[in-house]
Amino acid sequence: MEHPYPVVIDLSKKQVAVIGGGHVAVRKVKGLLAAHANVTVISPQLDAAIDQNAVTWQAKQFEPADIKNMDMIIICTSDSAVNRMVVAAATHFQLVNDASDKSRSDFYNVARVESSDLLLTVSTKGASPSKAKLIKNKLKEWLNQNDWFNGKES
Ligand SMILES: C[C@@]1(CC(=O)O)C2=NC(=C\c3[nH]c(c(CCC(=O)O)c3CC(=O)O)Cc3[nH]c(c(CC(=O)O)c3CCC(=O)O)/C=C3\N/C(=C\2)[C@@H](CCC(=O)O)[C@]3(C)CC(=O)O)/[C@H]1CCC(=O)O
Ligand SMILES: NC(=O)c1ccc[n+]([C@@H]2O[C@H](COP(=O)([O-])OP(=O)(O)OC[C@H]3O[C@@H](n4cnc5c(N)ncnc54)[C@H](O)[C@@H]3O)[C@@H](O)[C@H]2O)c1
Repeated sequence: MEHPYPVVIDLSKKQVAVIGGGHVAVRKVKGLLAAHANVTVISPQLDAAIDQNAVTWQAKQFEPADIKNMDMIIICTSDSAVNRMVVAAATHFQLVNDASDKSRSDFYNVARVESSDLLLTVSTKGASPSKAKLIKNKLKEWLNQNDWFNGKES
């Protein structure tokens, strides 16, 4: 992403669709629930690490009508044709993240360190998620060493 616009966003009144219920969905859903988003997972299978009581699970294959009323859409199925179909079904009023292809995403997720009064985020602008994770862990160490960081990391 050449010209990113960073924001901190309140999702508590937003409807978020996660398409696919596997390993990547586990991580994305965890972050969304921590943000109190209203999460609907559309996927024939749901990883056991996703709490079925905390999300609305539609146990089915994706169809375009599933995202009609969604504000944000996170695409993480293992089928690239399906991922492309979801992107094609979204309108420009919706914010889309295709976890399998950053060129099709309106936004990228960030690595974060959070305490009660601090939120630090790391983005490599899509270049290297593993580097973002490494820097996040270094930041966490530094915050701890300097007594800046007194709390929960998410
Ligand atoms: C920060 C974090 C937030 C989060 O996911 O919520 C995040 N990825 C994380 C983890 C992670 N990512 C990957 C693995 C598996 C590693 C392995 O096992 O191989 C792991 C697990 C791990 O490392 O532990 C692989 C991967 N990631 C992307 C692709 C596709 C591509 O590059 O196009 C592929 C290859 C897929 C493939 O083909 O296999 C894409 C994206 N990942 C991003 C964010 C966005 C850019 C972030 C930035 O700008 O820096 C972007 C562009 C889109 C997005 O997902 O929003 C989170 C940090 C964890 C933390 O915070 O601790
Ligand atoms: N952005 C990231 O952070 C990141 C990290 C790793 C991998 N990926 C990419 O994410 C994608 C998913 O990876 P994963 O490890 O979660 O795969 P996975 O196999 O664990 O999960 C795939 C999920 O997609 C569901 N699915 C399959 N067909 C579907 C359909 N038609 N409609 C709805 N759901 C359907 C399956 O039921 C399953 O729950 C891959 O394309 C991978 O390249 C992204």
